[in-house]
Amino acid sequence: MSDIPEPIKNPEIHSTKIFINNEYHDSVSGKTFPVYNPATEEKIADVQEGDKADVDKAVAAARAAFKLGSPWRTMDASQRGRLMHKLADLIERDRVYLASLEVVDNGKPFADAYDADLGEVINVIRYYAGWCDKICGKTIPADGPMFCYTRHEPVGVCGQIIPWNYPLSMFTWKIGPALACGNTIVMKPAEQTPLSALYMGKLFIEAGFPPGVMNVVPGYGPTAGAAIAEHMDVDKVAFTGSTEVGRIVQQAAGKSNLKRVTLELGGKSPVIVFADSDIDFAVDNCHHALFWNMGQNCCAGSRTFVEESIYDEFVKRSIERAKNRKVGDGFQSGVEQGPQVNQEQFEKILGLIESGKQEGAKLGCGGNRKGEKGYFVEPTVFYDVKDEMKIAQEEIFGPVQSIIKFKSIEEAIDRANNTTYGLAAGVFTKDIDKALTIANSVQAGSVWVNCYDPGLIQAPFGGFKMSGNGRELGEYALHEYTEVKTVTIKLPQKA
Ligand SMILES: NC(=O)c1ccc[n+]([C@@H]2O[C@H](COP(=O)([O-])OP(=O)(O)OC[C@H]3O[C@@H](n4cnc5c(N)ncnc54)[C@H](O)[C@@H]3O)[C@@H](O)[C@H]2O)c1
Ligand SMILES: O=CC(=O)C[C@H](O)[C@H](O)CO
Repeated sequence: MSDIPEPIKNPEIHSTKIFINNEYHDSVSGKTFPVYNPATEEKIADVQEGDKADVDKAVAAARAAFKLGSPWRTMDASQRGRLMHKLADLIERDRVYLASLEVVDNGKPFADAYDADLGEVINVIRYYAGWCDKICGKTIPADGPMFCYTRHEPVGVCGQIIPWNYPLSMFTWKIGPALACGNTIVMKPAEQTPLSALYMGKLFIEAGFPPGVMNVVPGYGPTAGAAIAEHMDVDKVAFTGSTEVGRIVQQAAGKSNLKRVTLELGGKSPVIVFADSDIDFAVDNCHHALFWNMGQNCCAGSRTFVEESIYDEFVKRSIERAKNRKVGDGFQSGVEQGPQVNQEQFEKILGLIESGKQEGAKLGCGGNRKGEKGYFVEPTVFYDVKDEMKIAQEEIFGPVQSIIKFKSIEEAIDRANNTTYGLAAGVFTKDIDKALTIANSVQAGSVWVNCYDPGLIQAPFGGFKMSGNGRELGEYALHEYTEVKTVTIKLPQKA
């Protein structure tokens, strides 16, 4: 972890209004909604509540910015890259402020926000800045006297709906490829954590992006989010969040204008630990795989399968590690785990913990609320977990590790795949044959061997099955933000 500076413990809230056409606006309805600090349960600010009328305004601005002949459409791709690099420079300048805002809004530890989240944010924008003038079509040796080539054109107005677990990371996973390909954007941040996204509007102006290229409409899912998903003048929607809502977004796209859809949804990712692995290394990595980001991670390693010969020792060491996990206010130095994002998530997690107890899983540690104020949950470890238990079936999205025993590699593969999800998987072993057998057999968009979720922005990320459609990050994300056009020109003769 790089040197971590002092946070800003009471960051000034600069932006609570709707960002459209490089200006901040009140909502059309005049309504606002409160945002809360999950560590204190205190209100931070009232934010303008966007709904359909505000989405319509934002879409109109994005459409105008995307019009043929506009400053954005006539800009050199290399200039788009320079603007994105300038944006990254400004985020670097304001890195302490933005990380502090994430702590207040989301609750995560400042060190994680500053180092991991903001580090990824800056790297993702610079990565896609580099792609701007390297997005090429092909010339095609077609039959007959024809000159045939393809163009990779921007899709157009892109709606982007993001969750609260990594507010600014998810913001940049979305805008990076969209801007690199020349699209314009209507972004709806999560109602739990809109503040950093709204501040980004200020940086877009400062960086020099033309009006209407980037628009941010805070608001609720069934109103503002739904307005984006069903909008007849939005060409694509990218969504990250629950599988349940992902289904709704896809249906809305189908019922409206068949807009392109990419979905990054939930998971119940297995981590498989063989007896030949280094047990301390595996315990520590499996702890991180689950407890990182308060367990609020789409690809959290939430089913830990351990070979029976090392099971008891693995459980013992995992419980010890969880008991030593430092829980507290995200601004407190050394804290590893902050609060869950809100009351709803907090109660969902405690409810699933109760189900684990009721269904006969053994509780190794934790299992309760921590303290009296704030949405803090004790780091919790269950063992002797059975596949049919709710804690082994449902996405908990909290600091609850479920450790499951297995006997053979065939059994581990079958049980790991026995889920409607398919986002990620991990395997710990020194045996290359076992590692590759697992990697090639598990139904998951990402497989990590002797590591877990290293956060590689150059590689694609996305899910099999009900964990989503499409890929984010890496070169693959560019395919989701371009339309391929084939142009064919008749020649006097073949040459
Ligand atoms: N894949 C992920 O990274 C991720 C992120 C957040 C939540 N989740 C899962 O989802 C569960 C519920 O969390 P949540 O309620 O915050 O997620 P959610 O899916 O309801 O919200 C995610 C985003 O979708 C928007 N949204 C909600 N309803 C919508 C609709 N009808 N149309 C368009 N947009 C809509 C929300 O405003 C938010 O911006 C969590 O407990 C977790 O299991 C997964
Ligand atoms: O919602 C998406 C995620 O939670 C993905 C995480 O950002 C993961 O850490 C990517 O490496």
